Amino acid sequence: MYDINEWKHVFKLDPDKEITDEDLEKICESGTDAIIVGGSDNITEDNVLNIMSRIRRYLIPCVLEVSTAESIIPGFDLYFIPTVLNSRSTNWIIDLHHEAVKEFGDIMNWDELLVEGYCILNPDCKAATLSEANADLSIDDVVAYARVAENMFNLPIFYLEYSGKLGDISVVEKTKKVLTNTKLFYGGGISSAEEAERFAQFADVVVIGNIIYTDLHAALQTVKAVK
Ligand SMILES: CC(C)=CCC/C(C)=C/CC/C(C)=C/CC/C(C)=C/CC/C(C)=C/CC/C(C)=C/CC/C(C)=C/COP(=O)(O)OP(=O)(O)O
Ligand SMILES: O=P(O)(O)OC[C@@H](O)CO
Ligand SMILES: [Mg+2]
Repeated sequence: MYDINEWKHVFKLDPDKEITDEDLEKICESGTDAIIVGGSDNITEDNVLNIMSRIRRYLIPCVLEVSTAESIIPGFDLYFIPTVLNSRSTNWIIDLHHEAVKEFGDIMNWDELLVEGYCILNPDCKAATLSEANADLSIDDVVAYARVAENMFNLPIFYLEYSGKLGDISVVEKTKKVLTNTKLFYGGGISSAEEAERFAQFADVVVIGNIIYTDLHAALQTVKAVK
């Protein structure tokens, strides 16, 4: 299923974290809609290639969420390109993208590429620090970013990112109300089936990350709670 419009649940695997073959098989055969490969620390060509080739044993759609231009490799079904809408620096909104397109422009298949409008709301997560995000936002600010993503930039994905911390469900609910075509991804701190179900009421797609590495059983339970 390579159409994100059909997705409800995805797992995000961090190339910098260890996962056994047995656990990876459970993740890939869990019934989730796709696997995103991504992280913010120590993402290299080697560790991306390693996890991609292991996921490739299964039929599941496999997406690279690009966090550094150096770790982009061929072989994924799709490439998600984050742009941090609430960054204080143009670097993470447009500059790195401009540089990467300058380098890869001639060999890019634009049909494989989807831009994610990130709004990072946990000020303490690595992605917030790295991308100099202004996470001190009101609900109205977040809703305005969502409207910019859909109505001005026509982005396929608006991503509410609370990485490492469970977010505010009312922000997700209000954000969903202003989006029609742009898909709302929610990620951050989901650690049980109940939480996954609650956030999936409003988010089009829930993203499950860290809990894979600390409580695989709970991570697997989130799939049937959402789908
Ligand atoms: C050869 C080939 C296959 C060519 C393909 C062409 C292609 C796909 C070209 C891409 C062109 C392009 C425009 C690239 C963009 C380049 C780039 C570096 C953009 C910047 C991305 C960005 C804004 C990164 C900032 C950090 C961020 C938002 C990362 C997203 C992932 C994320 C939030 C992970 C969570 O991190 P984690 O480590 O899990 O955090 P915790 O510790 O809190 O858990
Ligand atoms: O790791 P967690 O906190 O589940 O967050 C998932 C994802 O949004 C991280 O980019
Ligand atoms: Mg993580």
